[in-house]
Amino acid sequence: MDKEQVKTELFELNQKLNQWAKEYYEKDTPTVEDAEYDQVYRQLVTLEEAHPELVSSDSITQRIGGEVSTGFTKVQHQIPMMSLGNAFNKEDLINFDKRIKKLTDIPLEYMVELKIDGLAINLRYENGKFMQGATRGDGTIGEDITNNLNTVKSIPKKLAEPLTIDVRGECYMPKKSFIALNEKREEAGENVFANPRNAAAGSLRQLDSKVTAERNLSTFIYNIADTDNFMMTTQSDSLDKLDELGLKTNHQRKLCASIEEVWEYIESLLDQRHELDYEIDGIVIKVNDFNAQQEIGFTVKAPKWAIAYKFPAEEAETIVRDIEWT
Ligand SMILES: NC(=O)c1c(N)nc(OC2CCCC2)nc1O[C@@H]1CCC[C@@H]1O
Repeated sequence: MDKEQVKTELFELNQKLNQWAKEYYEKDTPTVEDAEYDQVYRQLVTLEEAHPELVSSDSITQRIGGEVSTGFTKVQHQIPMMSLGNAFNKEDLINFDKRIKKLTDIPLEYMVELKIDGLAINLRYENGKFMQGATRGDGTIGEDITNNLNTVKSIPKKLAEPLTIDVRGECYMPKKSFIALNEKREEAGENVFANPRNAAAGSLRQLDSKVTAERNLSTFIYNIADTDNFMMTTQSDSLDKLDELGLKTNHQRKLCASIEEVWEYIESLLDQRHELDYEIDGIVIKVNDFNAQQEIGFTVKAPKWAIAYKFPAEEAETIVRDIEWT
């Protein structure tokens, strides 16, 4: 790049980061994940290091106290919080079933769970006491949002047993709370949230947890991270254990003996989802047996023993989601 191009690039990166920081701070309607913000920020720092003579004094990197922190300290997840591969129709699920049957001889059962459309979190308990809550972030590094999660009523301060355990789940905003919040914001002339997921994310990113406390967030816990330390052998037992410990799990779940049965269950859920008081964006299908999970293994980002069936986007939903409401 010649000098002019570098200057243009520096200007554009600054524009983007300032816009995102503005959405994040002033309107708590972030439109990008922090991981993306941090990545673009690093891009700007790298370009400025290569062209120090072109760094302008009002660059976002020149702010007092260095980089525009996201206000939360970083947390390294002991065990990465993985993502899920997607399936969009019955054929994808049948291919998933065929694929993994080549990787293990253990007879397969599937644990089928609703895919809650919220913000993935990790809760750390030490000797049964809630010690730390964090966002998923990029799967390895998340943000410490303990103070905000402390205001969420469905997260117990103490477990029924004095366990040291990391559990994962989804923090979400019930539909009724989302509608009420947007009505309030509209009356106050503030931006409305595009969907409950953004509302939950914005509520958990509050630097003032008194604001989070008013947002009526809730959780569904779906995973014990360090299952080896516990006598769990299946996902089904894990979910029952989470219930026993006092953590809120989603009871709309079913153990299926075949991918055919999984598909029948999915079809039965397709219409029910509009009655639920929380948004789901699909169904998560997991191999139930933990030994089979280990044999089937993982890709870099996602387990090979799980898949998310994504609902076909409905016309109305698509239009709503496409509107840039922020
Ligand atoms: N959103 C969900 O309801 C959900 C679920 N019910 N179960 C899992 O299982 C994890 C464990 C192994 C890989 C995914 N993940 C879920 O959501 C995750 C959070 C981040 C990516 C997926 O959306």
